Amino acid sequence: MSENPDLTNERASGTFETNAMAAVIYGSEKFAQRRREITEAISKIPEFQDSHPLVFMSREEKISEACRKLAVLSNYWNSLIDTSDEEEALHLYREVLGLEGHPLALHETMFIPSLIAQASDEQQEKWLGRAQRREIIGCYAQTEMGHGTNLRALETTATFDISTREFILNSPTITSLKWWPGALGKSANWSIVIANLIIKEHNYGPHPFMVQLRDEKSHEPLPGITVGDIGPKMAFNGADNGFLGFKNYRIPRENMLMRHSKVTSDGSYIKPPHAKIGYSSMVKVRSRMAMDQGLFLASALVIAVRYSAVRRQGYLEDKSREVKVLDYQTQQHRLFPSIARAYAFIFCGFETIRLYDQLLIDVQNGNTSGMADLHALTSGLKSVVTYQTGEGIEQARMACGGHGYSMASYISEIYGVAIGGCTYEGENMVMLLQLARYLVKSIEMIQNGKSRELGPMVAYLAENESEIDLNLGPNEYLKVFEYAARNQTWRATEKFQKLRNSGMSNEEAWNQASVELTRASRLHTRLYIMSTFINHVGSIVDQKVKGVLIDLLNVHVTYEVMDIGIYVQGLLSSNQMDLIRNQLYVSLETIRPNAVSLVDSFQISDMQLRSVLGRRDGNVYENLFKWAKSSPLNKTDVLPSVTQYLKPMMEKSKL
Ligand SMILES: CCCCC/C=C\C/C=C\C/C=C\C/C=C\C/C=C\CCCCC(=O)SCCNC(=O)CCNC(=O)[C@H](O)C(C)(C)COP(=O)(O)OP(=O)(O)OC[C@H]1O[C@@H](n2cnc3c(N)ncnc32)[C@H](O)[C@@H]1OP(=O)(O)O
Ligand SMILES: Cc1cc2nc3c(=O)[nH]c(=O)nc-3n(C[C@H](O)[C@H](O)[C@H](O)COP(=O)(O)OP(=O)(O)OC[C@H]3O[C@@H](n4cnc5c(N)ncnc54)[C@H](O)[C@@H]3O)c2cc1C
Repeated sequence: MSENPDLTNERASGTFETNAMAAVIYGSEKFAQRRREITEAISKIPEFQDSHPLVFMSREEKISEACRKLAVLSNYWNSLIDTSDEEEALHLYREVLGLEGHPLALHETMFIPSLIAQASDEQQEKWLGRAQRREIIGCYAQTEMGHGTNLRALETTATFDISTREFILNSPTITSLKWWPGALGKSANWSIVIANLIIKEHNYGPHPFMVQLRDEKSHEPLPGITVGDIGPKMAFNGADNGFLGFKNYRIPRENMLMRHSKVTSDGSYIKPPHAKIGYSSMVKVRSRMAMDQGLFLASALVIAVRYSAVRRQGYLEDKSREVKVLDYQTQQHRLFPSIARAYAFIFCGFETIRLYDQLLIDVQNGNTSGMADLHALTSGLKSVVTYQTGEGIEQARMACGGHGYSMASYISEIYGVAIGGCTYEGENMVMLLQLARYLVKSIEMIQNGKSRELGPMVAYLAENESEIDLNLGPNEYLKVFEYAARNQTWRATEKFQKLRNSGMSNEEAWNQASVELTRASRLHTRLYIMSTFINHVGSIVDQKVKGVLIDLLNVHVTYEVMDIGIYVQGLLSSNQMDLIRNQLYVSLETIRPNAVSLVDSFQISDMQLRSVLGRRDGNVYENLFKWAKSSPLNKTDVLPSVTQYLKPMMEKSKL
């Protein structure tokens, strides 16, 4: 069937090449091209297609379908991608497995990265190759039923037995059961387990251990191990998140990951170069989350924008034909700022991935000085992008009206997966408060006359801007944001200090200032996102692409400043706010002809999108009917439930 003419016209009105934009989104022409080649190659392999729509499958069927595809994937892995390239691998996974989770997700995202960052050279020699060849499947078991956030309260113990040179793992209480780890339930046969290291009755706190869970031949749990699936979740139902308990389960001393902390055979403990070095796998995932969440948001927007260009409802001036709902200002206001955010998140993602890779090298060379900065940055970024992505996806769903609520749109699945990110890798409020610690310390440095020692990301806290030139360009908007973040950070810090100075304990003062502190963290992070977006656009060479991205940047800066209006009341007059509001409306109109091309540029395939509404060809209605007809409920005209219950009820009522 040919393309819906409404989408053809939209594509014709675009002022730039989508391939050129994809090269900017994905960091290089080479990688954008590789993505297309991988997608093309996969589309020719019938075994990679869903056996039937995932949304009609039970959880067991979803997991089985994911495993089937993983097995097929293992036959093609080396021929489809450069296996040393993480981004190619992730693209392949996204295309084939989609976003509902699968039994190798944690193996790739945390198990292997933990071995790389935490295992000694000898340990890597022993396990890394096996893991990379997928001879073993691993997971990352840290969270327990009773504690996820407060790692220092984890209860699982690894007690060193000097006589046998082994660690004895135990789960002393019901709340100490590991709870949540992806792939633990049924698939993984090994795990990185985070347990309290105990030597001669001294608790050295949580450390990582490499633990075999299941027999490599029979896949049965090993004696001393209780393991299983935790049941269905809001999303991620293609993954078997699990529980795990230990009863006097022994592992050799060499199974504690000893790149940084060490236990010698006589039971001596050697400290790591930085107390939080064991948290690096979490920082790794957090540093990827801006990119991953940007792509979740992008997926929902591809669906909503394409659908809005084929959905016609109501009239504007021309009463002879209903308008595309994308022409309504309210629809544009709902969707276009999110397009800008998706671009901004992806640009930030590239930056934090690069920073993590650099930090990994530095730490391997003994330099841990960058850890605090990256921890603070990724803690804030993870929290802001997951929250705003959730908001943006939900708006995209509503923008699709009734059909958005159907699983045919697939938006609810994207939403469920994306907002998991508000919780995993550190609950958002908790992570905002981690960044707040860093911001408060920065203010204290200024108060102590050490402004010159501030890092570049917080130097603005020491500046003093009270007037803004309203010939507003992106850099002036940045100044407005700096003003808001600086004011809020000072206010929150001063509140905390005042409470503390009044005699309150440090902890209680912190608690009572914490809402204000999280607000400071959000503003600081949004400032970082905006400045990364501005810098990125500044570096683009292709003039057509740059022009459109400047238009998109204008949507971003005006929308963001309107959104934080309450924090800039002391800086901007109501006239100035009106001016900005009008600039936002103008920028929505400016971006309108490029809306479809901007979302097409994400180059997310139909196979990955799984959305009837978001199809590239725009043939929504005929496929919606086809999709509904494929519902298992439509296999027969009369359901047994009707014959068994409703018919007798109706007959009885007739009497
Ligand atoms: C084939 C190739 C494929 C390749 C694929 C590779 C990679 C892909 C990667 C990612 C893909 C991403 C997404 C994919 C999509 C879906 C994935 C599906 C599921 C996701 C899995 C989720 C897994 C998990 O959730 S694992 C569990 C995570 N748990 C947490 O995050 C717990 C949160 N809690 C904490 O982190 C800590 O408890 C804490 C809140 C930080 C507090 O710690 P504590 O020790 O109590 O410290 P305290 O608050 O007292 O602070 C003291 C001091 O330390 C500083 N600090 C803390 N942490 C760090 C750190 N990490 N680094 C540096 N410094 C740190 C803190 O700031 C304090 O400093 P100061 O005293 O103020 O100066
Ligand atoms: C989809 C998914 C996949 C996961 N995968 C894994 C995995 O593979 N491996 C693994 O180990 N874990 C995994 N987890 C667990 C996850 O990391 C934790 O659930 C997460 O870190 C939050 O911890 P919690 O559940 O203890 O939340 P809680 O800390 O109990 O949060 C409850 C509430 O308390 C608040 N709160 C807690 N502490 C503070 C504080 N100090 N200050 C202010 N407020 C506070 C929080 O903000 C929140 O509102 C996964 C979770 C999900 C949802």
